[in-house]
Parts: sequence; structure tokens; C-alpha cells
Amino acid sequence: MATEACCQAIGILQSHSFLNNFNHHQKLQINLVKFVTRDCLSSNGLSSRGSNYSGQRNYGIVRSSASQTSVVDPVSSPSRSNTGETNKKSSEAALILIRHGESLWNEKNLFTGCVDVPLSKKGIDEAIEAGKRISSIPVDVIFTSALIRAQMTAMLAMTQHRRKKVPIVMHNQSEQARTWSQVFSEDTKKQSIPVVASWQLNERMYGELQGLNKQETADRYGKEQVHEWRRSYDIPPPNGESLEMCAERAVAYFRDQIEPQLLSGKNVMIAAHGNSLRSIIMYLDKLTSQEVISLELSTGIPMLYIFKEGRFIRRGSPIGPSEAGVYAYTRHLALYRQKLDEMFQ
Ligand SMILES: O=C(O)[C@@H](CO)OP(=O)(O)O
Repeated sequence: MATEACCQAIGILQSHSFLNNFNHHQKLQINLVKFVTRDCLSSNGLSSRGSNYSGQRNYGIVRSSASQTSVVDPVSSPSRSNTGETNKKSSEAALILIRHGESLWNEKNLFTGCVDVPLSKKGIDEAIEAGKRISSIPVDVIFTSALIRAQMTAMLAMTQHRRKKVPIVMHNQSEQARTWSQVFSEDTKKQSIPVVASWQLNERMYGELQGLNKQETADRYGKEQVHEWRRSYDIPPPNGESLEMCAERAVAYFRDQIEPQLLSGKNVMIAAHGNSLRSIIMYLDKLTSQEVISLELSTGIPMLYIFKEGRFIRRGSPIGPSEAGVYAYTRHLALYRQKLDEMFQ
């Protein structure tokens, strides 16, 4: 069902590579599947004590490798802009990961897991701030968990995006839901971003800890025990999921549904949770089960990866759109931002 829903969702608003969108006179290069029925690491954003998550070191490596690589420019490449090849091959695709902003239960220091709690006021502000950071990074498709805090984060972040496309939540759970949510304008579809919500990206299920206060639980069961429940790789909390179990469904979903999008040149944003994202980062960065233990993600800090030649390259967390030489940008992304400048200033 997830596969079907996802394919339809992607088909719905499948747009060509982001840069093509800018030339309004350009013949559209869209392999648009018929709508509906067919249709940086910032040091405060991600850290891992004692691991290779030294932001400074990694930024340097990434930047130098990027500068040595020749990146095809889809804007000026006639072969790409005139032959409709854009959708099939892209030299790179952006992948933004964002942990939801602070929730009302984060604020109260409660284990949340799969309980569907909304953002706090601070979380709303964090999501908007995150949106500013990625406002010049292309987004063609958004994946979120089924939980409202991740969805709020994605939507609030997108209110800040300079491209001003409209994120539209896909509803493929039934034929009727599909039919009733159809869009009948090609132009409108081009100005939209499909949002695919999936339980596989949910926070790990925290079992009988859900709703308990983290500090009180540590006082009761001991700090060590609670740390083991919270951060060990393969030890689940009582009747809950271990990180390993969470990774089984989150990484499988990433590989089955999200990687093909990146492979086809789509720029993807994932709004999800501390542990579902930890497991995905473990996969992207090839962390060991030991290394992932100390990986912590802050709420509301977007992390950018570039998918290129089958590899994921961590770029860091983009800063604001006004920053000229943001390390997180590749040449490809800088061109996108330049186009936005031309369009909207
Ligand atoms: O309560 C939760 O769902 C998670 C994330 O807030 O907690 P932890 O920090 O233990 O991963």
C-alpha cells in the first residue's frame, strides 16, 4: 500500500528537474504521470560524540571534493533543456532531512514515540526558522511521517520557501480519496509539491514509556537503564521498538520509496523524527551500531545531503538565503538560488 500510494503521489505532481521550472517559455519537459488516478550538518544540528561528526572537518572535505567535480548545469545545457532528459538523469539531487520542531511533549520532557502530539509555540518558530534556512534549496517532493508534528514542520518550513510552490498532501488511502483530491489544472500541478505521509517514517514506538516523564523514569529505573532504552541500538524499551527495529521499516522505506526519487533527479525533503532520522542517517553515513548511539539530532535544524553518482554526501545545514557563500551549497544549488534571485527580486 505504501508503494502504491507513493507512486501515485509522486506521479501526481511529478515535475521535471527544478531548474527547468524557471523558464516560463521553455517547452515543458515533464514526464507527468496522469494526475491522481495514474498519476548541514550544523554543529548544533547534529552531533555524535567521539564519532566522525566533526562539522568543521567534514565541511572541508565536502567542499574540496565538490569544487573538483564538474557539475552539469541544467540551465545552460541545451541537451537537457531541449530533449526532456531532465527527469531521467540529474547530476545531483538535494536531500533535506529535518527533525520536527519541539513538540508539546518535548517541552514537557515526556516520552512521545508514536503518540501524535503537535508542535509547541517554540516548535512552530523552529520550523519557520528551518524553512528560512532551506528557502533557496529546491524541493520537488516531501516525505513526512504520519504524525502531525512532522507534517506541521514540513508545512511551516515550506511557507518560507522562495519558490512559493504549494505543498499538497496526497491522499491515496482509497480510490475515493484519490478521486476526490484530483487536481485538473496542469499549471496548478506544476506549482505544487506532493507531500507523501507514511507511518514508516514515524518516531520509534516507545512502548510503555510513552507519556512518561523522562527525568522521573530515570529516577525510577536508573539513568543507565533509561539511557540504554533511549540510545542503544538493539535493546527496545518495554514493549517498544529498538532503534534497529525502527531502522528496519524506516530505512526500507527510504530505499524503496525515496531513493528512486533521488535517482531520477528529484530534490527531496524528509520531515521526520529523532530516531527514524537517526536510523536513516546511519544508513546514509554508514555509521556502525556503536557510532549511532551517540548521534543526537536537534529539533528543527535541517541537514542537507547531496545525492550524486549513487553516493550521499553530507553538506551540513544551510544558513539563511542571504548568505552568499554558504558552504552547504553546491554549484548546482547556487545556480538555483541565483535563478530565484532573478525571479523574485
Ligand atoms: O520521546 C521521544 O519520542 C523521543 C524523541 O523526543 O525521545 P528520545 O530523545 O528518547 O529519542
